[in-house]
Amino acid sequence: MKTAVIVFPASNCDRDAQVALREVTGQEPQMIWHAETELPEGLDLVLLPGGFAHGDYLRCGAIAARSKIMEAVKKRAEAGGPTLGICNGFQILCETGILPGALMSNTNQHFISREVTLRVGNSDNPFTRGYSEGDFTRFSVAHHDGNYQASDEELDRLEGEGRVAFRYVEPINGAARQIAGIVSEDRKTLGMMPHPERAMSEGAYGRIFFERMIEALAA
Ligand SMILES: NC(=O)CC[C@H](N)C(=O)O
Repeated sequence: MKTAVIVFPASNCDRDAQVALREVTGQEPQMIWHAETELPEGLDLVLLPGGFAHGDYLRCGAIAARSKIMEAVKKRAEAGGPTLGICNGFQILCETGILPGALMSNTNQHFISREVTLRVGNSDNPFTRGYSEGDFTRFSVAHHDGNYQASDEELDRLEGEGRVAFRYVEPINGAARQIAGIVSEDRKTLGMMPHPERAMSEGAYGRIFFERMIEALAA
């Protein structure tokens, strides 16, 4: 299993993602600096980690979305290459247009850092295939801009096409329809605000997510 983590200036969950992928795949992920122009051939997963890329200036993920490596990430994602964006990575995926919608400021205008309970919306994708729809899990969130918004038409489409991967069980940040994670139209890209890579001890919810995702991607 060949994986890569993209590193931006002020990414801060890149090491956690690296350790998570190393532990579940048994192979060293490649760490790729944002100024690179090409991705290695044959990657099974590209992970955009959490953090504050470029200091969250303009909007979270807006500058990172215009970095050189994102052209290659977008091309690969649009060709169906599995891609996972966590937190700031989700914001970058939306800013790049790989996923629809936008992550706005939390409605309470505070940084929210705590564990939340989530419900698996759909499992018709490699990221949540190991779950049944409606399953509960718990991950940490740590964000100021986790309030997912899209037009009513887009939200209806996401729900109608079974592309909501995770929902918060209670409102935490104002996200429309309590959406915490969505997949792309081809279901090969997942963007999610919660951080599974922060809970990787044996049997922890985050480790279960990574193990199931890698198993589905390897199948
Ligand atoms: N943990 C993160 O990735 C933070 C994301 C983003 N910078 C925010 O505060 O919303």
